Amino acid sequence: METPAVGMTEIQGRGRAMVALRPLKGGEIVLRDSPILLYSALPFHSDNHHHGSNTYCSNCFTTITPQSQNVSCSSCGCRFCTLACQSTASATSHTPWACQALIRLRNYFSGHRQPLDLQIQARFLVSAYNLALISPSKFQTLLSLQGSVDSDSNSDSDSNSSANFTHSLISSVCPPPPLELGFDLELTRVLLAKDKLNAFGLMEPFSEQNEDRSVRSYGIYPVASFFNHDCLPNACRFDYLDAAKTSGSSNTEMTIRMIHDVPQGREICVSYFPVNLKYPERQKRLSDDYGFVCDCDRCKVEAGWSESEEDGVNMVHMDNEDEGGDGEAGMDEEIDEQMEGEDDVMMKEEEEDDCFPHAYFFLNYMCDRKNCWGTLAPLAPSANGITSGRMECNVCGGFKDLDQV
Ligand SMILES: C[S@@+](CC[C@H](N)C(=O)[O-])C[C@H]1O[C@@H](n2cnc3c(N)ncnc32)[C@H](O)[C@@H]1O
Repeated sequence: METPAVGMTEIQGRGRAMVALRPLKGGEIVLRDSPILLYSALPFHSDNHHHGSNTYCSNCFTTITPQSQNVSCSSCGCRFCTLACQSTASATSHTPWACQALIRLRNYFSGHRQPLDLQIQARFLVSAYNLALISPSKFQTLLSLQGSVDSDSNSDSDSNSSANFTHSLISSVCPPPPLELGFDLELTRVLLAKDKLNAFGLMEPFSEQNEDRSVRSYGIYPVASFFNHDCLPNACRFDYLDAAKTSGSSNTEMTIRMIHDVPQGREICVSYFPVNLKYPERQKRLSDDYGFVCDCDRCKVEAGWSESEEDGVNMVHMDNEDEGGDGEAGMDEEIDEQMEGEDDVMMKEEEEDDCFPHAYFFLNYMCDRKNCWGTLAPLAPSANGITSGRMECNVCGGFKDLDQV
């Protein structure tokens, strides 16, 4: 049997991490993971918020099209893509308690306007407490993910006050039935901390016209949650919520795919947000949302940059766009060898040219379609290791041949 591609380990200062258990090829799928819970990112009431006009299945979050079956819950009106999805939901994500909770929260929020993040927190808590009802073992998995509450610290008072608000709302409007682990403010705070560090945003369908694509749902993926962040990642995630459903595969499965080759033992990291963000914004998001200071190779280089240098690096990408992505393919082989080489080789390159890792990454792995900012990864190699030379974007879903990049 083939050695698994990745395994979990502990790395000092980074917690649990995923590392390559053997040399990995660009395009290799190193993980397929199914969510333990999914919840809608849409507000209970829709004015004042930018969201597309799409409707999504309340169970699997695929887009409901005019051709979809017209299936909705007779109590709350939630829509489903098929009768089969509704039937799955009634035993899992849409139990009678979850259905009643959503009705009561919708009534509450239509009379009391509250910010979107509080509405989404309430949706998450309904999903999480519903998970405790239907699958105590998956609920334990949720509790085993990173994220805790520091009871001595007052520094995160915003999180505390929103947890107090959503907990008392659920307690008064839709308390869950008795749970093995109980239902109290401490547990709510812990759950919200897990959600903050581990939820993946699953985006609305891509459109070049839409600069501000919103999240359609959030998902907790138990194994994908062990990937740490790097601002120049060597892997990226793909989701296919709108893919046609086939037997044996689920549209809610997430895959993590290698962007380029890496040697055995190397940590595999994804980026927690689009890679085009500038250094100050990346640092702020990582510190505010994930509680750490990033000192990856890219951040080390960019820490000393002036604003014009930051703008310059974005120009590398714009230049590529102007050229229609042509003309740089000759760099690939030479640089691939460098990327696979030892870290000290990389360091020498960086000393010679601070722009090296960025220029390389932006030219080869960033999608240049308008308003996309997705990451390109090669398609998975065939069983005998042959690569097709095609790259797929994890945001717009577009394809490019390597010699176009
Ligand atoms: C989704 S979890 C990743 C897995 C996590 N390390 C664990 O032990 O479960 C996100 C958390 O991992 C840690 N982390 C992720 N990337 C990191 C990095 N580049 N440096 C340090 N810590 C990181 C942070 O604590 C962050 O809040």
